Amino acid sequence: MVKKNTQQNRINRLFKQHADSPEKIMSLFLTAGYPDPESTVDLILGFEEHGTDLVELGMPFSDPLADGPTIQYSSNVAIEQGITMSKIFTMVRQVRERSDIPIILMGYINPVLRFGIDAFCEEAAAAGVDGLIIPDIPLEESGIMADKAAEQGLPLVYLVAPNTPDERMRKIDALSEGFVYCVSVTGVTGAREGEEVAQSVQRFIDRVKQNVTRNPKMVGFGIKSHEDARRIAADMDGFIVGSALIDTIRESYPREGWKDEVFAFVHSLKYG
Ligand SMILES: O=P(O)(O)OC[C@@H](O)[C@@H](O)c1c[nH]c2ccccc12
Repeated sequence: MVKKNTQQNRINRLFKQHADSPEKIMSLFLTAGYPDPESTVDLILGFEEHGTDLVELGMPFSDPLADGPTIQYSSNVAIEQGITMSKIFTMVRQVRERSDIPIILMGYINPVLRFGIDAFCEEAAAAGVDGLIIPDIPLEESGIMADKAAEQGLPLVYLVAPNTPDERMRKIDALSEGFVYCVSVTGVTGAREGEEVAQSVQRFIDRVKQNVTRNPKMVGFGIKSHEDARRIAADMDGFIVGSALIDTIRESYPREGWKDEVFAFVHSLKYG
């Protein structure tokens, strides 16, 4: 097996560059093809211009079991507009013509299996994808994807959650590449009330700090403002925002200047 050098990967480079910086890395989750397929590339480029360090591009799926109503809705809109895996790869290629922002493809295993794991990893790497998050591959079955992803130099990022026991966290840290995705609350994606997030999260963060020691740590779920991010990501390398971004797009689209409204929100997430 010819293994590509993952140290050169854009995700690893990003975390290395940030290692001594007090600034948190901001990752945004966008459903590919939402609110329309024409906007995805411009949105990603604009996110970068407004302080985003990393993009999780969601591959819409009809049965997204970990997602709350906001992301489900965006997936349905994207599917109705004919988004496909090939179109997502084309979008990544188009971003790559103009930007080096790290891009992670995020989605469920089902559409990947349909496309074929080998073909999927090869096309993703060739298009300029930097990593993969497939939240519904059980750790015990990660082998079905891990070898091929490694061969293509694609880090596979795994998730830990408040209901993940310590020992399993350590195992996940050992298997994960790029970073570990720390899901701050048990349940589905989506913006929650700040109080609720704050109360449950600290114990979890403490356990993550003890058990995830090899990889950088990104925290997500329920973050909807710069203040949320500062509080929840204080001990983390960075934070991830999905639903609050999608909600902002949903509220502004297709008003004239809607992208500027979205970028203003992105800027405020990063800088307050
Ligand atoms: O939407 P939130 O609460 O801001 O959380 C990010 C999350 O949506 C994004 O990373 C994501 C989208 N789909 C997922 C499935 C599982 C885990 C995480 C995700």
